[in-house]
Amino acid sequence: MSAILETHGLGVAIGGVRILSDVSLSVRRGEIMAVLGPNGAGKTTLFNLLTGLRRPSAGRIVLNGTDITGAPVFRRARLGLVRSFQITSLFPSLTVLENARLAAQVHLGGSLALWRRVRPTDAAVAMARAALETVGIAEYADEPAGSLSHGAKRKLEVALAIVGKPAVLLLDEPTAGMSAEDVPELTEVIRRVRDRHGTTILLVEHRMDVAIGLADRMAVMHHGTLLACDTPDAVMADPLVQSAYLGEAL
Ligand SMILES: Nc1ncnc2c1ncn2[C@@H]1O[C@H](COP(=O)(O)OP(=O)(O)OP(=O)(O)O)[C@@H](O)[C@H]1O
Repeated sequence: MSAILETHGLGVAIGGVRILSDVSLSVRRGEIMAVLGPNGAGKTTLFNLLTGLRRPSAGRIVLNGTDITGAPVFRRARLGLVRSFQITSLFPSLTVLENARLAAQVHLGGSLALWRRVRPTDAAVAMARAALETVGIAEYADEPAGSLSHGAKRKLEVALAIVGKPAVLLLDEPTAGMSAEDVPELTEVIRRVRDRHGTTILLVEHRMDVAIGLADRMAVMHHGTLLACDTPDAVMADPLVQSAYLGEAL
């Protein structure tokens, strides 16, 4: 399988302190990869580099053969790399469908200028409905987004991100704040997105059990470096990973 997203020697230093060092990662087309690691390992920093919220001090990021190291967020999105929206970016008083339709409108090149009335297009509505169906919340299309349960809101976040069928979807702790019984449904949604659209999915995940059940491969970070990147079985058997999680000196 070929790589769709690669990092080469990524590093970040803040005030002379290295918080990420020499991270070289290769995400294969169509795989689900989970990024794990103890607190402070550098997961969020890596995620922010990939999404374009932070610039690296060293190294390169390549998407589908194009260097996107310094590319702004919107250009990455145009090239097919999209991160999930956060619940806080939903419009609670608009319906679920309207939220998804606005995301589709933006993808189609429209404006999200709320002071102007954005004319719904058939294409945007069709894209929105398809995304809601994929994540399994089509039945709530006409409900205000604010009235959804926490679990359904997380699904809506995913729907907003996939309206344009991105090549690569980045999910930042998709199960954060979810009750244990809601987690399997969301992981099923994530798997469905990959299976239906061939989307490559990279997610930061705290829950080891979720990562093991969902990911084709897991990348484990520790002290700002990439410790291991392999199948869940191989990673779990890796003594370096075991000692990182047990907090032993490396
Ligand atoms: N802006 C910053 N200034 C200084 N140090 C920072 C900054 N951002 C992150 N760090 C440090 O870099 C390290 C990695 O942080 P990061 O948030 O990427 O880790 P993480 O793996 O996402 O942790 P968590 O699981 O706790 O969210 C931590 O030691 C953190 O304190």
